[in-house]
Amino acid sequence: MTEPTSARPGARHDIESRTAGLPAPMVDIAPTREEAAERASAAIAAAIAEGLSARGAAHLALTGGSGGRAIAHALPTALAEAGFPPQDLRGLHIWFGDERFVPAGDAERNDLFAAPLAEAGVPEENIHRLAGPEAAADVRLATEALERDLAVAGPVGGRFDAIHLGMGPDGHVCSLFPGHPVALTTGRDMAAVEDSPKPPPQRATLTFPALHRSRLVVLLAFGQDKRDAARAGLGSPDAALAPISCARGERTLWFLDDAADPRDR
Ligand SMILES: O=C1O[C@H](COP(=O)(O)O)[C@@H](O)[C@H](O)[C@H]1O
Repeated sequence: MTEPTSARPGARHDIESRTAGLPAPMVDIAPTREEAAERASAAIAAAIAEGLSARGAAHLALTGGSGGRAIAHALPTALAEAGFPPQDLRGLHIWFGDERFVPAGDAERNDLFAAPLAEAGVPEENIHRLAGPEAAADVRLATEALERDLAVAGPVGGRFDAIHLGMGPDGHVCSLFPGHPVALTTGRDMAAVEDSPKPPPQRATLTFPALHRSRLVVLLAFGQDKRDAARAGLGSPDAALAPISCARGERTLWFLDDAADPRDR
């Protein structure tokens, strides 16, 4: 059993300086949320195509919330438009940037958003799900099991082809919440959250080191209530106050609708 997570001294500085060494997000503002989701899906589909052709497999992490729902609808179309017949999607692996520790099939689970990809041809065994309370004794053990799966079946070198992110109005990404010690986890790619400020309280999340290694990070966010968080996300990296500001990969693309545009007007 691992000890409760508390931030290692210097972890915040390490996360922030690593972030500062990565390119800043490129921001694309679309007139509508549907258009933003289509553009984000096209970028994810291109990253999957690159992974499949260059490495024979592609690893995508999905998100939950409004962005996760929008991508679930738009991505199968983007993959079809990119010319993938269903058999080509046998090399696509689906992970989750965060997941809620609730029973399989619960409406709160983020993995429900993988269903359209399974229908499009991704094999069920390639969908890497967090065990729920009906199958794992607690969220820590469930997270550790999924972390082992990630180490064995995940991308080489821990480099996802694409991680799709949403963003809360408080600036959280995955289940990395402002002011929460789990957000400052280093030295591992996943961490358990036992007291999330947003329900449900128990979750598993990717960590900043996993995000930083990703070949592509794609953020999709909509609505006026995301505008302040978007502004903070484009400021100096601050892992404690604005986790979104440290959510960068080798390349980071933001797709916002007009209402979430943080620029002064
Ligand atoms: O709790 C979560 O929230 C964020 C953002 O959700 P939204 O509904 O405000 O768009 C989401 O990205 C994350 O995966 C989820 O678990």
